[in-house]
Amino acid sequence: MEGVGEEEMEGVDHLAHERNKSEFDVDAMKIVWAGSPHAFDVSDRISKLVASDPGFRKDNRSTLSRKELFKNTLRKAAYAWKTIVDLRLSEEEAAKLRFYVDEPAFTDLHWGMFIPAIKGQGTEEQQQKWLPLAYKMQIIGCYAQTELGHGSNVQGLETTATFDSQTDEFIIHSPTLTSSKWWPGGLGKVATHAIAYARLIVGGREHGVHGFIVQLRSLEDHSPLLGITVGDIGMKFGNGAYNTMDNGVLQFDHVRIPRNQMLMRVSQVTCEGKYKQSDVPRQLVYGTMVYVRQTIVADASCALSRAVCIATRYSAVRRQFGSQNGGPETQVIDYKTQQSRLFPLLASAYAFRFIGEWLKWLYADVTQRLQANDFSTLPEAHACTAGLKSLTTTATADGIEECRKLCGGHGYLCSSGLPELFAVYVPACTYEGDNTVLLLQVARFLMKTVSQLGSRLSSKKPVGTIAYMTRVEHLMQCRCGVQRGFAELSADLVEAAVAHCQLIVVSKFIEKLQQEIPGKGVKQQLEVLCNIYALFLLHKHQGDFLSTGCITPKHAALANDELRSLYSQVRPNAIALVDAFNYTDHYLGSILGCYDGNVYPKLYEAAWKDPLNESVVPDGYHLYIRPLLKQEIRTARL
Ligand SMILES: CCCCC/C=C\C/C=C\C/C=C\CCCCC(=O)SCCNC(=O)CCNC(=O)[C@H](O)C(C)(C)COP(=O)(O)OP(=O)(O)OC[C@H]1O[C@@H](n2cnc3c(N)ncnc32)[C@H](O)[C@@H]1OP(=O)(O)O
Ligand SMILES: Cc1cc2nc3c(=O)[nH]c(=O)nc-3n(C[C@H](O)[C@H](O)[C@H](O)COP(=O)(O)OP(=O)(O)OC[C@H]3O[C@@H](n4cnc5c(N)ncnc54)[C@H](O)[C@@H]3O)c2cc1C
Repeated sequence: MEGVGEEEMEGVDHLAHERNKSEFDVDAMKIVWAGSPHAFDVSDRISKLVASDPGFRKDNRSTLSRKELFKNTLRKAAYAWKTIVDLRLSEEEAAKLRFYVDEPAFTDLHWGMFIPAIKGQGTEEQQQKWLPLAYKMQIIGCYAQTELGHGSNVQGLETTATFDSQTDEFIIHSPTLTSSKWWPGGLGKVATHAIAYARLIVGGREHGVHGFIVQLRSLEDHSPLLGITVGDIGMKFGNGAYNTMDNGVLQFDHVRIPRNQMLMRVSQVTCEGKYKQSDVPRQLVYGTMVYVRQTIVADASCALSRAVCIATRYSAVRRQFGSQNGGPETQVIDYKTQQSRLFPLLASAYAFRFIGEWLKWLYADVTQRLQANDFSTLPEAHACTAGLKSLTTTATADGIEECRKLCGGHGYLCSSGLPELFAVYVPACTYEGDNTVLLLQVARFLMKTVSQLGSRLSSKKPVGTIAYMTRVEHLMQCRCGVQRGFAELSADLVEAAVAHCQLIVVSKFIEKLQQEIPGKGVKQQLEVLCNIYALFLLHKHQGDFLSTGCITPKHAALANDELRSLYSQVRPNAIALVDAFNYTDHYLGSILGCYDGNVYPKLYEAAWKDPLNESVVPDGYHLYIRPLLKQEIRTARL
């Protein structure tokens, strides 16, 4: 191309020199990141399928109005479903396809909550009736729990479900404005059915919150059924972002449903109007939330790794200052400050990947035990899913914002992919349980555990985590020893809860490294990342660790020295470590993070595609600017 230097030519891998530095087998690391050779194959194949299909284009989202954006999301969801059916994709492949389409949509809640709720809280008979309809998408469901007046406090929900023994029905009703269902994804414009959570009233007696399957819209013309008022709650944070989702508002006006539409695995109401509580913990009603929290932890590693991939590749491309005798300026990835901000996030992405794998195992284990009426690990499963959801989503949201800042001004462009990633991701700190409320649950679990086990919370941790374990025990002892109420100490107890969750992440990373990990240099790289994760947190919270006495100020200084050394070990492998995520440019949606590193020409080209550049003289010039310039000040027509 005329006047285009080698450094700007398309088709050249501008990061080849970085990739050649790698000291490990990247393909083997791709398998580790994916979880298995099979998982890698599915992920690789489906991500490329989506990336190569113009029907899944997403680079124009920021220029669409809310209605155009939403209609485009419906088109994509329908197109995705057609692709799944036409290609006869498996459930695993279909889930991957929805993941790589990468657009918050009603399908997230249909597949991510409506179906799991029926599977987890429905009887066999109810599953046999409703799941086939849901799997074929002949009904579209949402999870309607939160209300205008209550979200965290589930037992404070006001919607009522009153049993009418005359007609063998429940009457679902919204008695107050604050009992309006508010927030459920997919509810506003699409869902035909909801799992609605309501206070069960039988024979004038209340029995707490239960789930009910309620049809909202006609399957003929999609109009709301009698007694149903439903709509969207309006624009949310960011422009495109989560506005592809119709989070809705719903009011019931004495809506009648058959008795067999109360989810009855945990408790039942007989046709005679007798309430029966199975001999299972009532908290199983919360089971869907536990399931989603563990998926959200896995999703945190995906979101954080996307941001880290963008920031790492761009940090290797960007040069600023440091030119010697007219030579190239310094790559910003070589600055120790850039490394000290970026590499702990890279380590966290891998740490969250592995804790997500472990949590998936823990959830499967507790589910299997529940089927045998073994509830012994339910409290720990609740505490772990709640605490790790809180820890990983907070760290990921903060990490995505830090990655934006690591990219300087260009990180603030929509074409960097980072503003949208942040806007879509950040509600994860709130949905599925406000992160502070969830940490309070962990604190409560720790208080009970300490009172039952005495000081030692658990001896089942790898040796390398002694400092972390001692930190948690110290924090708990400082709090439990004080004769003041839980509420008074809750802010301190939340810190102990965070420390407990960090202990779990570090110990599971260490356990992961005790497994057989194939591939040249792969385990060594993971050991470096594990040490970075553990030492970074020790450095960040060194006050806690010093106060336990199990490390000294000299240890803290040595840990900091070791961190710098570890960053130097990561540096030559940084690009390869993010290549191992195996993200397509389509999925990353980022010019700064593009695989070939050819950033500047792409940035420049993208700018001219903005609608504002359709004319060289902007609309409004003649009406507003020209008079200004010509000092013909007159009242501008609105
Ligand atoms: C767009 C891309 C997204 C990608 C995400 C990827 C995948 C995920 C798929 C879909 C997600 C997509 C979009 C987001 C959807 C979000 C959907 C929602 O937000 S749904 C609504 C979520 N709402 C909540 O989480 C509410 C939080 N509140 C609660 O859970 C409870 O109110 C509570 C805080 C736990 C308090 O409950 P309660 O008052 O009933 O009980 P307590 O008195 O505190 O505790 C009593 C007892 O029970 C134990 N316990 C509490 N909860 C559980 C549980 N879940 N399981 C087991 N045990 C539980 C608790 O420990 C106490 O025990 P004890 O101390 O021994 O008495
Ligand atoms: C994008 C998005 C999607 C959602 N999708 C769904 C959905 O599909 N279905 C659904 O049912 N819901 C959904 N929700 C609702 C979500 O689950 C709730 O918003 C969430 O559970 C938080 O509850 P809340 O809004 O009542 O917050 P609140 O509890 O009102 O939180 C407000 C503040 O109060 C603090 N607080 C509350 N209680 C305590 C306490 N006991 N101690 C100390 N501090 C406390 C919190 O920490 C927070 O700082 C969604 C929300 C969002 C943002």
